[in-house]
Amino acid sequence: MATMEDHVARWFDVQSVPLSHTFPPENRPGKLPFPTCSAIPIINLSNPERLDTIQKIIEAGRNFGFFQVINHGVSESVSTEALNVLKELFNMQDEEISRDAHKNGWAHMGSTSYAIDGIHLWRDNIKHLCHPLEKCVQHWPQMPTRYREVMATYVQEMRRLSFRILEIISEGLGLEKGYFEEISQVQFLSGSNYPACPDPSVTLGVLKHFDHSLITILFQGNVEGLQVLHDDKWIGVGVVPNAFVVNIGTQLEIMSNGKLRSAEHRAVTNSEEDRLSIATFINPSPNCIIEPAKVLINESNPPLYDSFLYNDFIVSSKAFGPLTELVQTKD
Ligand SMILES: O=C(O)CCC(=O)C(=O)O
Ligand SMILES: [Fe+2]
Repeated sequence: MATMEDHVARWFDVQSVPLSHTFPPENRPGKLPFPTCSAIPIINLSNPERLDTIQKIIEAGRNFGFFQVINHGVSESVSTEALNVLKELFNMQDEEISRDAHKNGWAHMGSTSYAIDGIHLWRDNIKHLCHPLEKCVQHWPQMPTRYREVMATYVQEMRRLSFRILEIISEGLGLEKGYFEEISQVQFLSGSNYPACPDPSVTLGVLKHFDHSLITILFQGNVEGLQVLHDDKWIGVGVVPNAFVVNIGTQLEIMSNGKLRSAEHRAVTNSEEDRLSIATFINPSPNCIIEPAKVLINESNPPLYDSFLYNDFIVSSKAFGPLTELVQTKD
């Protein structure tokens, strides 16, 4: 058991939000809490009516860019253990984490990385590649000792679930079986810890952004904080026990020729409790040409997007900023 003497102050052990974490008014989330939205669809993946599931997922992708899945076949212990081991990791000292990150080549962003003009996000974050697992796992955190084993199980389950959902989407769009699988050989993980914050109205856990993936699956435990921009309003994604939040990435929006939409989202903090989340992204391979699927294009449905090489987009748009090499091109 840790005693008071063991306690070393961390960047978030403060009574008020320091200027270094106070966003300018235009970036602040403003008055909280936000209404959580019961409109974001909750989809039962064990529904025996497959056509019904397909229709609901396509509709959710078109209207919100977000949905939640339940009865997905991933055992609750897999995701809660993953959150637990992430919590253990972030309970370690910053220097210990950074040393390991530096040695093994994963990214650790804590109170030292800027979100905008010298202002920090209210979070600690880890990022690493996940596929192919045998090549990646040796670069993952060494501590906590069970991190590799627990996360390996988690990311494999997420990969399986991602492709299950992508298969449903591909069927719904009328694409050939396996359309997405062969072009999306990149998977990476982003784990975040958003400590309880003395004033959530001036901070953000994550700035508003699109995911430049095909699909993202997020586990947010039982603490809310994710918000989605819908009809120009921020809405909170409510906690549904043992559910995963799924969102359509910009690359899937393009491949679907706009039949599915990617939505901007962000994470806010709260003053009561720490929030942890794990996002896993399925990305196109860097050498993949991104364009609307040919079968969706005809005279009455012209392509709404130009084609491009995924890697060119990532490099020119700085989609992953300084992490580009880590999350996209290293194997
Ligand atoms: O933690 C969250 O709720 C959101 C994280 C997120 O959007 C991301 O990592 O891309
Ligand atoms: Fe995101």
